[in-house]
Amino acid sequence: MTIHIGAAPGEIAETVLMPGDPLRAEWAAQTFLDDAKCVNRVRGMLGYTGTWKGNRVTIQGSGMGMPSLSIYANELIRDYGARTLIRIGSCGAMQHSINIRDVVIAMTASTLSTPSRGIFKELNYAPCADYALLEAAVASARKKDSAVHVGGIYSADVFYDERPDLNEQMIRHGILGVEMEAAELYTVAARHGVRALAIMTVSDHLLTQDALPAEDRERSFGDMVEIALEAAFA
Ligand SMILES: O=P(O)(O)O[C@H]1O[C@H](CO)[C@@H](O)[C@H]1O
Ligand SMILES: O=c1cc[nH]c(=O)[nH]1
Repeated sequence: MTIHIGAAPGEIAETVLMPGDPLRAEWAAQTFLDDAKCVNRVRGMLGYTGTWKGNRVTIQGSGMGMPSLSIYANELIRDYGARTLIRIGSCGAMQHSINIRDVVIAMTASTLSTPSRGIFKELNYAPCADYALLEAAVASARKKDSAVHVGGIYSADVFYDERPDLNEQMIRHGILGVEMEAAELYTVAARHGVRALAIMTVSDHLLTQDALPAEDRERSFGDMVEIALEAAFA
């Protein structure tokens, strides 16, 4: 047990999928894993461990925002020995070429700051994906019906944005979408020498204002989960 994860030693797999939403963790575990067992309920941040095609997998909610994700990523890696962490999230699209329900795979994640910012001081560290995971995820995504986009994303600290000028600069510089966790996931994973990737399904569009309801964000992002599982065990 850790402060935030109630799983016993050995109950967390080396491969962990991390949605922000704990109910998406429950849905994905029940839909894609065999013999899924709930291994964490602390703070309602549900985590499940089961198998996918014979491979052990944990699906653990990260909560919203980088401070929350950072707690779970640190404890999963340092206390439970997780070696591959794949975010299965939602994001807002920032380009007209991207549509609702498309899949975005983050090669890099730009930020204003992350919980790791203090380490780097004046340095602007560039959080990036594990290349082998990225390559495997792209290969998997190309075989599916969902359109896939690969490139830079923006990991924001706020959902309700009081600085629209920042979004304008992100859009102008080709950033595909905005979410709130990937940059810290990539940074913590790099620090501990483990693999990380962030895959997001587009839930809303900053340019058209289209948006999916909460239930769809919880339960309808199956292609993304399959892409994550196939990439983890490629
Ligand atoms: O759907 P999840 O994975 O939580 O991801 C996105 O949704 C939340 C905001 O609504 C943030 O966590 C953001 O990153
Ligand atoms: O963080 C997020 C997630 C989805 N859509 C947004 O605009 N921001």
